[in-house]
Amino acid sequence: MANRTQTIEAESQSQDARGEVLLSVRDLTVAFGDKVILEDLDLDIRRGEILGFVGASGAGKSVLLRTVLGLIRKQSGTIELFGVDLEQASEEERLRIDMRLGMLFQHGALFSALTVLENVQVPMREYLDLPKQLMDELAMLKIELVGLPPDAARKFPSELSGGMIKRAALARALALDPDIVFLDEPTSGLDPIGAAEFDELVGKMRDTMGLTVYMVTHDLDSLFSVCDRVAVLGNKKVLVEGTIEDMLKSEEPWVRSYFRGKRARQLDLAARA
Ligand SMILES: Nc1ncnc2c1ncn2[C@@H]1O[C@H](COP(=O)(O)OP(=O)(O)OP(=O)(O)O)[C@@H](O)[C@H]1O
Repeated sequence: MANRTQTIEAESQSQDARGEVLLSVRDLTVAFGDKVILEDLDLDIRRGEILGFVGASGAGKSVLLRTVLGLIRKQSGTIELFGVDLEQASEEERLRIDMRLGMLFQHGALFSALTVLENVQVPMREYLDLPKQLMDELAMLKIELVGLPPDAARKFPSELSGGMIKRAALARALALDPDIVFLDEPTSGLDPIGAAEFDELVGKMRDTMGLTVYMVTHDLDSLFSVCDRVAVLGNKKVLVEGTIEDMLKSEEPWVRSYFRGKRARQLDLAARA
């Protein structure tokens, strides 16, 4: 009976945890000179969800991502990560927050002069002071976690396929066991099978590790197969957000043509089959 009660409590706690807002953006405005890119933008990400972020080319998806990561200065508004307003955070708080974020940049962006193992260890060297053997063991665990064979650890990026580079970059993003990973077009450049396998891997990490994922993507397959929620950027703000079903019902013109074009209809039919 005690076990049953504990299970119920654990379940309800995990449901609460799943609803917790990890990233909250309010009234965000970003401009370069007099060119306003984002204006009064609001966005939330909750623990354990995969949020797909889409929008026309040049709409500002990368600018938003880089602003959230503190790489671009905002004009106004607030960005809270794990309940801490980044503007108010002390240096120490900021460091602790940074350690809870993982990032996979567009095109993988591994260091070409470093092996996969050394690439995965870059965040560990930056933030932690660990003995070499422990770092090697931890990096090997991450390499295994993303489905790379152990011998990939000693290889250089130039010796890997596109899909393996993405996995290695994901292993590096996961090096410090982050709460949120930010993926910028993770499946671009992959063939459909490689892209589907990558999506499956990310979905598995959400399900097994409770990973929260912010994924900028143009890939309709990813949006249909793995994203729990979709946010659409347009007119300098989040135009529409919701499930893929909500996107399919939306009458907003860009959303309509993106999600109800011929390719999207085929994917929708396949998903329902
Ligand atoms: N450092 C910068 N200085 C000036 N303008 C910039 C800078 N970075 C981005 N921009 C401008 O901001 C706008 C949004 O760019 P961004 O790269 O965020 O678009 P995006 O939605 O990610 O596009 P894509 O889907 O093509 O990657 C563009 O007009 C771009 O020229």
